[in-house]
Amino acid sequence: MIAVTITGVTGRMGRMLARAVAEDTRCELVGATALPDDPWVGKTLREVLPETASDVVVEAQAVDAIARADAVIDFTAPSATREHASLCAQAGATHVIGTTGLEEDDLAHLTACAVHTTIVRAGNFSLGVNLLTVLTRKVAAALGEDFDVEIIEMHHRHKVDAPSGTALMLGEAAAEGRGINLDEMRESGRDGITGERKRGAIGFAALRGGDVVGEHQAIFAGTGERITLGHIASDRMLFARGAVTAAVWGHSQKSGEFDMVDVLGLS
Ligand SMILES: NC(=O)C1=CN([C@@H]2O[C@H](COP(=O)(O)OP(=O)(O)OC[C@H]3O[C@@H](n4cnc5c(N)ncnc54)[C@H](OP(=O)(O)O)[C@@H]3O)[C@@H](O)[C@H]2O)C=CC1
Ligand SMILES: O=C(O)C1=N[C@H](C(=O)O)C[C@H](O)C1
Repeated sequence: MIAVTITGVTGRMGRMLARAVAEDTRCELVGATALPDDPWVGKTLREVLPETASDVVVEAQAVDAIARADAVIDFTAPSATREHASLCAQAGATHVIGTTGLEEDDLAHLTACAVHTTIVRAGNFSLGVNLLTVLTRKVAAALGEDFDVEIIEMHHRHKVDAPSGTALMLGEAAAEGRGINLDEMRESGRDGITGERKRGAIGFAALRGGDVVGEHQAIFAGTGERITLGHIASDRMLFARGAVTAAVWGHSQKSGEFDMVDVLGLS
């Protein structure tokens, strides 16, 4: 059984993760963190999330909560994830990262931390989306530039980053399939007189509204025909259970950076 700490336990995903760890016999919850001014700090999880039946006390000191963990599951925000990565590297704890919106320098920091510990990072921890990335890579490789690739995503009104981590995973998969660099061919947020579409571009469109958990499509638009690969998530527990599986898997690996395709053995 592995000891797990959840950072950002008060968040939409943090609450799901507390439930997912509590219901999984492969792990034991040993820590849960929140920001210092959060009303949950100092309370037991049992008080705020009765279904967890956990006497873990929510704390503001991530350093302590991470020091007693074999694995840390972190769905927070980029600046917090950077700090948690340093603490996981110091403690030798496996770091499972679901946080999206990470920039180049954040990713470089994670790579440096992964010299000391195991990092499993994914923009989406569901089986369906990770399978979709494998399919997207294959379809992009088979079709070539005569088919325009557009990635569409829709999420709830509270989401703060765009394109979503999943959309970027799909875009990367399409770019890999074509043997091109996504950063050089990416087109996001078209508006106004944009000019004609650049041949070979990979486009992104982000919709926000309501309580949508997460919907993605990879569209291959050719002349006279169009292929659409898609995924709809309707329950956040999907991501939470996937992240718990990643923590258990990551704990048995050597240091380095991995993703959910590695965990699921889909590569
Ligand atoms: N990879 C995947 O499968 C999935 C990834 N995500 C990603 O996970 C992230 C979180 O999403 P979601 O749960 O919806 O967002 P929320 O805003 O609901 O949750 C984030 C939580 O982290 C807390 N937090 C921020 N900084 C710290 C810190 N330093 N220490 C402790 N807690 C902190 C926030 O506190 P406060 O509210 O007080 O600021 C908040 O409670 C996003 O990046 C999202 O895109 C989401 C779903 C699936
Ligand atoms: O913020 C969310 O909610 C989600 N974020 C992830 C992303 O950015 O792709 C995964 C999921 O779609 C939900």
